[in-house]
Amino acid sequence: MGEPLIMCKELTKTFGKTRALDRINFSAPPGLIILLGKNGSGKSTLAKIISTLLPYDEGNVKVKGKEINSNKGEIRQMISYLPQDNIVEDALTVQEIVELYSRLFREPDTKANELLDNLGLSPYRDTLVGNLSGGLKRRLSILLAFLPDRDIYILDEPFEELDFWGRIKVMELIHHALKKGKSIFLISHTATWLEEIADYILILHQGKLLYADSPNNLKQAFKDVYAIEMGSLSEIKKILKNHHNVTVAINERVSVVGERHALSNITKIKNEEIREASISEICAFIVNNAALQQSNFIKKL
Ligand SMILES: Nc1ncnc2c1ncn2[C@@H]1O[C@H](COP(=O)(O)OP(=O)(O)OP(=O)(O)O)[C@@H](O)[C@H]1O
Repeated sequence: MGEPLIMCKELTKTFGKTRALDRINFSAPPGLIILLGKNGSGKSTLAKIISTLLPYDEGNVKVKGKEINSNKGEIRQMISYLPQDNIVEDALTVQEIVELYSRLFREPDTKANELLDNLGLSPYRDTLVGNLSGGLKRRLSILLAFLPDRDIYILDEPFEELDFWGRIKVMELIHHALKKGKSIFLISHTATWLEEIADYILILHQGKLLYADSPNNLKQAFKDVYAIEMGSLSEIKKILKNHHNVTVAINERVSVVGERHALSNITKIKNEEIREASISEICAFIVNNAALQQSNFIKKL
């Protein structure tokens, strides 16, 4: 691997008694990096630290070889950050806020117009931001994140609140940025269909890094993990109650995930319906295993 894009060494961050990040170590290459994990696992905290928006307690973080604390100005010029919460400028129209940000980032109006079109926001140019729907506000925040020309786009849950068409449009923006040689650090707790083309996958759980490697290595390391589509929620709940070594993943479809022998043990499941697990399904499996080990450990105490 060449120079890592983002490197964290023993990174630790606490909020009072909460250890939001606990000795995180990874070296992510340029390209598409996807950070997965349940609610509260520390994803946003990690994104804010890398974006220089939040100080950390211990360890070391480098972006493109530069230690972030002593190079904040330079790092900020490399990164555009989409926060989880929408940018709120309720008293401005869409056109006004886009013009304002274009001036700020010294980007031509043509770029803003293109993004307005791409994200389906052109018809709302004269609408006050405060009057936009949640999904349209999210689209506008995404537009503003993609407006500056940066090397790295850190996107915290860009797909939240978006309808199917909005998701497709954002995925197109991500593809386009990657094609131009930009890097994307994507945070998600839902499947995005982008995992399969990622260059690096990070899985956080309760502030600890459970996995950090390429999707290929992840698939190889967990080649015994399979999945099966399940139609009914009551059936899934029954399975989860009786089989702790399987879990559920919600993608385009809802599936039950576990090692092949565990799935075969579930009555009503036909072997021929079991298929190899996707990246996000493997992620669900890894997180479930970590939680299981934790609960076994607590039971033993
Ligand atoms: N400013 C803060 N003050 C106190 N605790 C915080 C603060 N920010 C985050 N935390 C705590 O740190 C932990 C990690 O939070 P974080 O927002 O990074 O999780 P996340 O993985 O992004 O979650 P989600 O998927 O819900 O957005 C949580 O326990 C959270 O309550």
